[in-house]
Amino acid sequence: MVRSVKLNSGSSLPILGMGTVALSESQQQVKDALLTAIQVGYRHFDTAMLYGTEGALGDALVEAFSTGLVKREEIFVTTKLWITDNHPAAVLPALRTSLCKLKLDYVDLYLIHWPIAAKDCIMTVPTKDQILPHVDLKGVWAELEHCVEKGLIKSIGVSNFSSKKLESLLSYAKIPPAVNQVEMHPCWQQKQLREYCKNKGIQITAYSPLTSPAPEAEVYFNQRIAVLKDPIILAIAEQHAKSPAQIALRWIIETGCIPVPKSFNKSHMSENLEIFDWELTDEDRQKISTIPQVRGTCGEFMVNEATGPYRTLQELWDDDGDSVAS
Ligand SMILES: NC(=O)C1=CN([C@@H]2O[C@H](COP(=O)(O)OP(=O)(O)OC[C@H]3O[C@@H](n4cnc5c(N)ncnc54)[C@H](OP(=O)(O)O)[C@@H]3O)[C@@H](O)[C@H]2O)C=CC1
Ligand SMILES: O=C[C@H](O)[C@@H](O)[C@@H](O)[C@H](O)C(=O)O
Repeated sequence: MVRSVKLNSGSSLPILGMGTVALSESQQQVKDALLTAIQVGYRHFDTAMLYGTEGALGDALVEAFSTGLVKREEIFVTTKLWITDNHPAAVLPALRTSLCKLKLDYVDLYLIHWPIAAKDCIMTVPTKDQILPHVDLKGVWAELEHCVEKGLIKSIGVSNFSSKKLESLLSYAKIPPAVNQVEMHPCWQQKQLREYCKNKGIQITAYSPLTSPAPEAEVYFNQRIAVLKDPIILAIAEQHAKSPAQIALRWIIETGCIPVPKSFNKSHMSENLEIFDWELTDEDRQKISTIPQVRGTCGEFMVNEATGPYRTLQELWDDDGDSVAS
């Protein structure tokens, strides 16, 4: 059983989750894989309207509940408000659509996917002309708080937010964000943001924890970054007789962050779960701290040089991180 941490909302979040970005798998394959994930022990699932996997996750959950494999209260489901719905009036309808696909009465965690609003890019990243110059995060957050009061969401949070954007959110939030989901792995360690979130009681969940190695992921992830091929990670893996994926995931857990690796392959799923009964050494951690830092999700899709709201990558990320984006 994967241990959980208590969020500032009072909910318990298992410290390893399952990602659900499906780059080549059919809905049936996703459903079957997610059912297998529940069977091998996953209890925390990360989806989003953008991924098109809420329906398959819902189907897997219906089957898992009806066969008695797990109960609703044993499962933690995260989904995300896409940028086309990042307006106060669109929050409740978007949440209801996600709940309908998930076949759930409530989600455990609902995240603002990106700190931008856009039009016409329902299931894709935006083109420059689709990015709207303003985003009403204050109004959106108030709507999310109403959805918590209505019992439709247990915890609310954000994704791809810098410490500066979190600081602004905290200035008006009645319910503070429980989670900030960001890219995080040994090649992009997020030291500054981790420190900030720890001080504010915000849990970081780590996306693309294996640096998204599938070639099809090149549409959103810089394929020159490869934690599974990093010489320092490979050497540590050999010393511990573990896989490079296990070293990367173990390192994330030891920082207090929660990785959500995606795998629809049963042996990878099990391998990724076997990270709880051994530790890295101080020497391993020191070596990992020397790995060159490069962002994989650059965020260039979310920047509009002419209109904003972020005219540069620096305005999007506010200089959080350990190196320049590449
Ligand atoms: N909030 C946001 O903006 C974002 C959130 N996310 C979330 O984070 C999740 C994880 O990130 P993602 O980008 O999918 O990439 P990951 O870093 O999780 O990598 C997934 C890839 O790694 C492979 N893999 C998994 N386990 C192993 C292993 N033990 N050994 C070798 N290969 C392995 C998988 O293949 P296989 O299936 O064959 O095992 C898959 O191709 C997403 O699915 C999504 O839920 C991701 C990006 C952005
Ligand atoms: O930078 C843009 C990326 O494509 C982005 O839209 C995705 O990485 C998305 O956030 C996700 O959750 O998978």
